[in-house]
Amino acid sequence: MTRDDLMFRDGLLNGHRILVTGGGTGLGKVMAEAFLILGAEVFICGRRGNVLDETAEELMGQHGGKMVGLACDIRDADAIDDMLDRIWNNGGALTGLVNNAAGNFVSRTQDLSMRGFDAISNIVFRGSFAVTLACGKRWIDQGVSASVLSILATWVWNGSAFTVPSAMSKAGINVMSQSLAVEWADKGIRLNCIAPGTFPTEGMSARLRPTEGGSAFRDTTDYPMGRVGRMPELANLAAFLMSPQAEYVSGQTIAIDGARYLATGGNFSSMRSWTDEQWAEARQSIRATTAKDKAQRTA
Ligand SMILES: CCCCCCCCCCC/C=C/C(=O)SCCNC(=O)CCNC(=O)[C@H](O)C(C)(C)COP(=O)(O)OP(=O)(O)OC[C@H]1O[C@@H](n2cnc3c(N)ncnc32)[C@H](O)[C@@H]1OP(=O)(O)O
Ligand SMILES: NC(=O)C1=CN([C@@H]2O[C@H](COP(=O)(O)OP(=O)(O)OC[C@H]3O[C@@H](n4cnc5c(N)ncnc54)[C@H](OP(=O)(O)O)[C@@H]3O)[C@@H](O)[C@H]2O)C=CC1
Repeated sequence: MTRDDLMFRDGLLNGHRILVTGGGTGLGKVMAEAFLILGAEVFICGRRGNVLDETAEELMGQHGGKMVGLACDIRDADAIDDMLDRIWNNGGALTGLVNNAAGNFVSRTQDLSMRGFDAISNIVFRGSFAVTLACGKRWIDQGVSASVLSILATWVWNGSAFTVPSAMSKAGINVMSQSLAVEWADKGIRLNCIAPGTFPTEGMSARLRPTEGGSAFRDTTDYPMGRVGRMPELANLAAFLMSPQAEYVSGQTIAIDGARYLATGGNFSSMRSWTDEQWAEARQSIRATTAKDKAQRTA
């Protein structure tokens, strides 16, 4: 991304300190980059320390500023507290949190074990709540105003066959955001959400279109705008919602999907025609991706 991709003035986020969970890759990386360009001090967390370090180095090399990678598994409440202690003790309070980290894979629901359900819900539902709660307690104790942005999916409105644990978890975070927007409004804490449509990333394609490799999302005939999302489009919306100029916006979930979910449902219902063999192949491919990523985890 370049400076020209962003619609905002220089220094929009000067003085802000923002944590992006899952900020080492994909959408999290692009939002972290936008916040850095706009002057924020940015913290990114994930379980693969090497991925975080590479991202922070790459983006500071391109844009200057300060980005810090912190290895942390958001399924672990103690690890979250340790991470927040490190942030708070080195420069003060966060002023923003982006709940972006997620796990997901396509599966027929009858093929899931409870461990499979937990693998996703413990990241998306429990993990996002845990980080929000840990930050919220500190902000309220210290009288700090802050903004929380959660990255959902359009299926919070219409569900999604074959990604049921993700759909349930994202819907839960949607309701968390609406609820806390009211409960914490007088504390100066805002909560909003973005529901992106398709923004192709390695992490998503490998788990949601596992058998198509690089060709996933090349066919955009059923996309109303004839294309998928562009990363800077998401980054601009995130920067707007995180900026102090959006102070009166709270409790909202904004779709950015080129009107696709209104046209097609924006989910995986077309996989109803998959055969047992296709599901077996998908599962094998997803497991291989997870194994490769697991080998790099340091948290
Ligand atoms: C048709 C066109 C439609 C286009 C629509 C486009 C719209 C796009 C909208 C997208 C919205 C959301 C996207 C995303 O969230 S993308 C994010 C993807 N990124 C990641 O997932 C990164 C992190 N992922 C992971 O950490 C792992 O993938 C995982 C989530 C699996 C967690 O890893 P963990 O190490 O905890 O998991 P284990 O390997 O130990 O497994 C735990 C149990 O889960 C079971 N499992 C694993 N894979 C499968 C599978 N494919 N099917 C069924 N079950 C699975 C595994 O067997 C374990 O259970 P058991 O011990 O009981 O066997
Ligand atoms: N790409 C798309 O089209 C869409 C994406 N989304 C949402 O956007 C967000 C980003 O997805 P995307 O960029 O595509 O996928 P990625 O796989 O690139 O991003 C997921 C990130 O979350 C991190 N993460 C996963 N589990 C944990 C954990 N337990 N603790 C800390 N970090 C964790 C991963 O790092 P690590 O494995 O190192 O921990 C990774 O950096 C997700 O919330 C996703 O649901 C929503 C709609 C569409």
